[in-house]
Amino acid sequence: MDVNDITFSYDRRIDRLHQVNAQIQQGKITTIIGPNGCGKSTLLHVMSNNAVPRLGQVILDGKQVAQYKPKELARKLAVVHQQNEAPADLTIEKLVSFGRLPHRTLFSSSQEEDEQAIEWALDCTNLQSKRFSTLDQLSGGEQQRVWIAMALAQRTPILFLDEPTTYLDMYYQLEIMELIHDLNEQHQLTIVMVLHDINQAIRYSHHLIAMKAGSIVASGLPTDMITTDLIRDIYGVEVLVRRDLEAGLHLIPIGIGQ
Ligand SMILES: Nc1ncnc2c1ncn2[C@@H]1O[C@H](COP(=O)(O)OP(=O)(O)OP(=O)(O)O)[C@@H](O)[C@H]1O
Repeated sequence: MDVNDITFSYDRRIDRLHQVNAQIQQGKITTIIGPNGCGKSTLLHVMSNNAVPRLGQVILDGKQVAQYKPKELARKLAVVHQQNEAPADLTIEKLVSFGRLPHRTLFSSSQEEDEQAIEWALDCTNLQSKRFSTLDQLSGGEQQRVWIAMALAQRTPILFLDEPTTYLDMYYQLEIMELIHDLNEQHQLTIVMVLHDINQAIRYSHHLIAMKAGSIVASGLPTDMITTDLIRDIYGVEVLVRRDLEAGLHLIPIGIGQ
């Protein structure tokens, strides 16, 4: 996927993305980082054709995302949004089956393929034992896995995740990150996500995109890109950058800048 010179405004007055250029590498995990309000979710919206840019184009497999029919795009790219809502009385199996909607047409609906995709999504997310539960019977970590399962049932080669670990405790955060890692490594999914935890972004990403005030200020390999200067510039936070055998490259925040 190529993001070419994207400028975007919600209200035609203030641009929230300014000439953004990025390349999403197939089969890799790309993570967008940056402070609150810098445009990370907006960029995901534009990349998934949920929002139409004022200028520029997003190209997927040689075609502008804006030119795809909705179902056609939904067979290429699935999105797990930051906030999700669903009727509390639906079973997990039913919710996950909604991920199959883009594959259903008037003339062809392979029930076997649908069932296989739903089983695969439940297996990957370790939700088989919860398939007949309802959403309100699940913990926050399990609920997050349901949204990921719904997206996986779409059987797309590309998965977008907007802050997939928000509100989760340390255990469930790592569980989601390990799931994302496995989906990439075992099933070759191309992943684009937004994360606030820079140490998780460093550890689980092949490629980072750092944003500030609607622009990309740096991108590249985590080990090349993460410096005290970059973190001070985008977050206004002083950090120590450390590297050791067990933890690899990691940051220790020590205070906020003056
Ligand atoms: N629907 C909207 N209408 C108008 N302005 C919006 C809308 N959504 C976001 N914005 C504005 O666009 C800018 C970028 O918001 P965005 O949600 O993309 O930031 P973000 O980096 O994802 O933030 P966060 O880390 O807090 O989720 C912000 O100034 C925000 O107030």
